[in-house]
Amino acid sequence: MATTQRKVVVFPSKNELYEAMAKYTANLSAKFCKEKGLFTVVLSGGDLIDWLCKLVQPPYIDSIEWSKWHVFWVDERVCSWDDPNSNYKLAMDGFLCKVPIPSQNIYAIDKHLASDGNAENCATLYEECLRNLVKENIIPICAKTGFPQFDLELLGMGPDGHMASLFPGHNQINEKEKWVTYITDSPKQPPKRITFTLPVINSALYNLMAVCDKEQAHAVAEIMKQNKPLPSAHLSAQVENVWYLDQAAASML
Ligand SMILES: O=C(O)[C@H](O)[C@@H](O)[C@H](O)[C@H](O)COP(=O)(O)O
Repeated sequence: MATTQRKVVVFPSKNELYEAMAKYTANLSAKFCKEKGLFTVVLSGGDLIDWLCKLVQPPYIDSIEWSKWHVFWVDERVCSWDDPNSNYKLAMDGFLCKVPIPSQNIYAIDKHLASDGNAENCATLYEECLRNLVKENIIPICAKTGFPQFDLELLGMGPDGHMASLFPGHNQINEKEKWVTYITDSPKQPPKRITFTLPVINSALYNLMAVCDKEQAHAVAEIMKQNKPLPSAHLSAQVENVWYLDQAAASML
C-alpha cells in the first residue's frame, strides 16, 4: 500500500513550520476547491491544533474557501464534547470557531454515544457516517485500496511513535478491514478512543505529519532509520507523505 516516499523538511523555527503548514493546507484547499468544489480535511488532537494558528490569520483566513471544507477527526477521545479531553472541543475552541465552515460539514464523534462512553458504538457510527458520505459523493473511494480517500490529513506523533490512536504494542495498527476502530486501554490518557485504521490513513492523497519538540526526537530518528516498526513509520499517502520537523524533533537525525 505504501506508494510515496517520505519527504522530510526541517524548519529553523517553529514559527516557520507553522507558516509552512498553513501554506501547504491553503494551497491544497485552493486546488481541491477548484477541481471538485470541496476539500476534505482530517484533523488530529494534541498540539497540532495550536500549530494551525497561521491558518486563522491573514492572508489565509480571508483567502481560503471555508464553506467548501469538510472536516473529520483521525482519532477522537470517547468523552463528552465539552470535556477538556475532547479533540472536537480542542479543534472547535482553537480553530474551527474562528472560520466559517458550515456546521453540517463538521463531522464529530456522535455526541450522545461519546458521553455514554461506549467506544465500540462510537467507532461503528463514525464509520457509518463516512460510508454515508461516500454515497453522497463527498468522500471518494481510493481506486487502489478500496478505502475512503481524504484530500489532506494533518497528523501528529506522540513520543512513543503513535499516530492517530494507533499505539505501539496494540493491535489496532493491524486492522485491515474496518475503516474506524476503537481502543479502551490507550496508553495515552484518556483510555477510550476511536481511530481511523491504517488503510484509511494511508489512502489519503496528502498526509502532513508535523512533529515538534525533543520528546519526539528519538522516535523520529528510529522511524527515519527504518529500524523500528513504530506505528508512525507505516505512514504513507497516495500522492505525498510529508513530514515537517522542528530543530528539536530532528535533533537525533
Ligand atoms: O488524541 C490524541 O492525542 C491525538 O489525536 C493524537 O493522535 C495526536 O496527534 C498525537 O498523540 C500527538 O499528540 P501530541 O501533539 O500531544 O504529542
